[in-house]
Amino acid sequence: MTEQQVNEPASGVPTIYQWMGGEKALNRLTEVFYGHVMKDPLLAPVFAGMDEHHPRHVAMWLGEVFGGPATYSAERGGHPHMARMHLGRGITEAQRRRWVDLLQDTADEVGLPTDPEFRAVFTYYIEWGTRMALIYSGENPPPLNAADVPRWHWGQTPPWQPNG
Ligand code: HEM
Repeated sequence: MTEQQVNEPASGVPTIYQWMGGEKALNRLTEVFYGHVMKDPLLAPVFAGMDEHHPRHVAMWLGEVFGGPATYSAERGGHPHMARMHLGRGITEAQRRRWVDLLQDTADEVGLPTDPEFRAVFTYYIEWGTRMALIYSGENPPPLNAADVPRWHWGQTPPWQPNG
């Protein structure tokens, strides 16, 4: 499946993945982000046993969510594997919020686009995704195979492009 076949409306509007800089930008985002996570007093204990490839795996996941290639589904076991990785971790609301704040700060730091449309849709997914991670990490998680990898679209806020 090519990038073009995934999540790109016929109008030629770029995918969120393309707009944010694709694989290179996502890898940079997660590399820098987990560097901060490992130094954060609230989050470091949660990630103490983190796989060294974790940043790349999360970049892969985010790429698929934002309309890039479905590599996470093909190579990492898709939604069931991602959800399983959060089981039993008992993530607290304070930890979730810190994860969100650090990721948003890192988005600025690595220079992700700052246009309102992109940041709105980015924040929409991150807010939802972290709340889902918390639910999976708690008591009575939903079934692991209840959903596929979600696919995020621009929704109400497609990117503004001159002459678009
Ligand atoms: C949008 C929100 C989130 C996304 C997209 C996400 C994504 C992922 C993915 C894809 C994995 C599995 C990586 C693999 O294939 O091995 C994973 C594992 C993990 N996640 Fe999340 N996650 C989110 C939120 C959180 C939050 C809020 C926490 C805790 C505060 C958390 C803690 C962890 C931990 C500890 C692991 C296991 C890491 C390892 O040992 O390698 N996640 N996450």
